[in-house]
Amino acid sequence: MAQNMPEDAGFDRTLSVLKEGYEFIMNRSESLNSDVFETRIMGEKAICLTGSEAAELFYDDTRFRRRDAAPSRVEKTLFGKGAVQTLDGEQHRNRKAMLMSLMDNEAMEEIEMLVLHYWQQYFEEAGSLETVELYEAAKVVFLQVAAKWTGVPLEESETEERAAQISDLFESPAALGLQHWKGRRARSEANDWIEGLVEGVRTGAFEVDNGKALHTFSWHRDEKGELLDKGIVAVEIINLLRPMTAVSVWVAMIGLAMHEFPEEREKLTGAGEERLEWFIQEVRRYYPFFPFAAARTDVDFEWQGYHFEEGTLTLLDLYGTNRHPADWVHPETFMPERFEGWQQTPFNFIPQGGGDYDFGHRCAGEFVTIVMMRATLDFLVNRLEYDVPEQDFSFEFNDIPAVPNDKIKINNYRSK
Ligand code: HEM
Repeated sequence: MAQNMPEDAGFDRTLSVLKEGYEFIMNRSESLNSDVFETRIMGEKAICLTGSEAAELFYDDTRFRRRDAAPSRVEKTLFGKGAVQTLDGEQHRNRKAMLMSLMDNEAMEEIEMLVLHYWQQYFEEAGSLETVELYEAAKVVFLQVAAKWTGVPLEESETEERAAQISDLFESPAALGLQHWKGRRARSEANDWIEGLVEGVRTGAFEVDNGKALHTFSWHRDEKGELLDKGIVAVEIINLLRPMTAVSVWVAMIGLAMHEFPEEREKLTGAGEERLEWFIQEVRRYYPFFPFAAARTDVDFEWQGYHFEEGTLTLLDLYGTNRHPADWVHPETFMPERFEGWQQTPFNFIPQGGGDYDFGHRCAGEFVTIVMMRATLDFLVNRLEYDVPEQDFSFEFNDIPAVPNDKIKINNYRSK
């Protein structure tokens, strides 16, 4: 006999999710003293999971599927319709292989070089008396990196406007009202922009190098041997442009961490790659970004004595898993050195999802993210001097993605 699953009893919790944001699952898992519990969200029963053991269950694709799991507001802004995030089985494997084929060492070297190049250019062009918001600057710099790397042409004059449009996609999915509609409009405009390029590549009107994502995706054949619909190619190209631009959120958190933990900042000057990487890994663990991953149970099954019914919406807590006491010593302390000699499993550190890159839904761009963050930290610590004026460094836990209120202002900068 299955036991009763711990229950967050009461009314629908959609408003609590909006109010508590990143801490919604953690708060309840603590009060119910359980890594699994049942609740109601958006009018339906939902199971919430946290911790590495539960993450291992969540990424078992014989038990969970992605079809019908993402809320439609997220599909209409963040992911785009028909994106790899929503696929299962053979179709997912084929699409994911297309994305992962880009992620080799050569690509990481190119991205690192582009990040340094565009940061340098950004500060050369900004007048030295101007106050710069690191978050906003990073959006512009990273869209330029992403466009260059994927083969998408981007005129200097349109960079800011396109960066704002692409940012609307990741700033809007959890939003209500106007911000959500801005996201929907941005999605349709961005899709049109890229679809036009795909058409150009296919008719020969626009030439792009054959190693670039725009070329690879335009000519990719699906599991049935057919070219992808141009709308799907656009969605997947935007699946590169959008999250690469969104790494700006973590740049803001790098700025916040350097401000909040000056003793850790001190250790970075002149430090090698390894220490820079511990710092950015701790930023990815300590600060929130993507709150939960969503799936649906694909079969009836039992786990740890609890019954899971087919078709149930299931949320995995990414933020809470990175702070779970079973896996992390002093999880509330910012401690980059914890990453020295650290034992990673596919499930214990999942700011960008867990499991397998090729066969599961783990983020295709995790290495890209690490390279972009490390190169940016290197630039900020070793190549630029600047002052950090007084400002509001706080952020809200129900603002998704969370960014410090003043977006990390810096001024009086000069190169080292
Ligand atoms: C900005 C920091 C990033 C965060 C916080 C992030 C987070 C995530 C998360 C949580 C998932 C879903 C995991 C799941 O459903 O189980 C995901 C999937 C994905 N990410 Fe990222 N990501 C980031 C950067 C990137 C970058 C830079 C790229 C591309 C270069 C990228 C491309 C993708 C793709 C294509 C997927 C879908 C994978 C699939 O469904 O198989 N992400 N990401």
